[in-house]
Amino acid sequence: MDLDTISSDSEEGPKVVMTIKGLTVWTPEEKSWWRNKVFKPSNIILNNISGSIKEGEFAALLGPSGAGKTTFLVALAGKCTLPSRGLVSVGGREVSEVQSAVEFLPQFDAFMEQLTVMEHLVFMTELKLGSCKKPANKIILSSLLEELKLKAHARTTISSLSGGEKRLLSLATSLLSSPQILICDEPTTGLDSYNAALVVDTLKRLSLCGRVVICSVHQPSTDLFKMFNSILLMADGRLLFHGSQEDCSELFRSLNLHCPANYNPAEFYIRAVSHLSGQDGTDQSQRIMDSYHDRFKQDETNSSTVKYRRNWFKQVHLLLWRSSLTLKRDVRGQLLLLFLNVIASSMVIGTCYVGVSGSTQRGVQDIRGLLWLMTSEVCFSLSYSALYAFEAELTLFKREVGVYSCSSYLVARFLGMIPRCVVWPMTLVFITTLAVQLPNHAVTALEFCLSLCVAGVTSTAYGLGMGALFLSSGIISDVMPCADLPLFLMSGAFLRLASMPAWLYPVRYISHFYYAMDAISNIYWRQIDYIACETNVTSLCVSDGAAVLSENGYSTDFVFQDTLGLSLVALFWTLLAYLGLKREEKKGYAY
Ligand SMILES: Nc1ncnc2c1ncn2[C@@H]1O[C@H](COP(=O)(O)OP(=O)(O)OP(=O)(O)O)[C@@H](O)[C@H]1O
Repeated sequence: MDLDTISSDSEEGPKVVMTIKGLTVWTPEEKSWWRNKVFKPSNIILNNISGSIKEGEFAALLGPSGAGKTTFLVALAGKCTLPSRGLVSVGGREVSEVQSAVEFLPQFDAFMEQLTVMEHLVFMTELKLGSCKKPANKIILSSLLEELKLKAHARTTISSLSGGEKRLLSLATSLLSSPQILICDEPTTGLDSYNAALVVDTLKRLSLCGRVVICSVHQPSTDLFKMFNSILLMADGRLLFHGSQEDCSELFRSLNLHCPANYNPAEFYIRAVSHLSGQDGTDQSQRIMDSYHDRFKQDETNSSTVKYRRNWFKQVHLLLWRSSLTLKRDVRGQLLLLFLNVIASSMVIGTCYVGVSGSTQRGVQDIRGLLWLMTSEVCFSLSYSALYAFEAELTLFKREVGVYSCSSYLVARFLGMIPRCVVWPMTLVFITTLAVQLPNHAVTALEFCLSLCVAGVTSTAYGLGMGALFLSSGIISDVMPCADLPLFLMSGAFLRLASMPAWLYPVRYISHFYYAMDAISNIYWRQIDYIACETNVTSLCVSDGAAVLSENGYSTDFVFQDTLGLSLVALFWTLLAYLGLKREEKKGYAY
């Protein structure tokens, strides 16, 4: 089975024609925020482009650098986020409403680099087409690997592929859904002549099956260029010409612009329009534009607007599977993180508190310090390790919009961090309390672990929430310490809760530091029935653990209150993380 067979499935589908009417795109004006003064005026990138793309068209988009080719392709794919006017429609419906019919292959590749080629394609097939166990999907997958010469690399990790092989993998990913319109931004960039021909040949065959394929191409060889059946010529944000190769050369000849023998025609056209778009050539440029005949034709299609092929749970499952693969490939990195974040600091803390007991007046202060250090180590290390989780995958997330939902991505990312929320606190508690005199040592340590695991989950939600809210602002490392301060002040470790200023007091209810400290303080101090008070001590003595708790201002109903508090705070930050991700999703495609 080859690509022709893959595409033939949808030949029964409706005819697709893309129509462009008065497409104008510009950059927004930038004003200074304190004075209403424009410091960067708006700039027109695409200037009133109209036209229509016919079924089976294999179009080469040519033009000098900065002509607006990428912006034009992005607008055709319905992914342009700049201010615009005009309409791009597919079968009479706005292109953004028929995303399933259009695939965009961006100029730069973005992958989860630790996956193998096969794992990546299986992940994408599962989300775009359905189960990989279905024979039809299996055939599509294997024929794409075969056609794009990726079979030999099926088990190679993407990070080890060459730039050209990554391009082929991007193309294979775009072709999986057998799109009705494929828009490629420089698909041959980075490929040697053999692979460039392979890609163009694959795209050509797709167009022969009635699909529309539009590609921007930089300096294609003469042979490669001849394979396109249509040319779109751009300069200065305007579409100068759209038509067949023959019409283009005839038009240029009529303007007394003759392509020298043995000269690459693509190169010739680009050079010619670069010159024409200069001051001298404005009239000729207009004449070229005049030859551009619009033939609008609209056919109704039944293109589906259904966004996701797999249900929400399957999306979470597949996303979890993908992140588990990346974790598996990085066990050494995970162990290093565990050592740096937990083991090293636990050993330092543990050796400082050897033999400490809370049943003496001196020990009270030491144990308070120990409890705070355990809480802060868990809360800080887990929230900071989650802080940049989204940033590292932002481009990939934006590229994969429409493949899975924002909420499934968030939940999968969160769930993928749960093992860390269990392993880190348990290791920390085990090492730090090894030489400390805990009442009912094993049970108390276990209760510490449980409380700190829950606090760890909430801290992770806090890190994800803050990370998502300030995702592309670049100021997260400045904001985080500022947000941490009131939250950890509420722990009661530095100031009695009753002494907090009234304006800061409500922060207590969203402070995971407070709930975690409250929980582990209760676990420890409730078991201390008597604290010895030396006769020669002049300061006030606390007589038992209950007195320590009341002095700090901790609760009496701690199990219910802290569990509920930590759960609600986790929910609060998860919701903010969702809103942050949604905002990034709305900002548009990363191209
Ligand atoms: N988001 C943006 N904000 C501001 N200017 C932009 C933006 N996107 C594109 N431009 C400007 O629009 C013009 C056209 O850019 P575009 O990337 O579409 O050109 P191109 O023809 O694809 O160039 P190349 O062949 O070099 O990739 C450029 O001058 C670019 O600086």
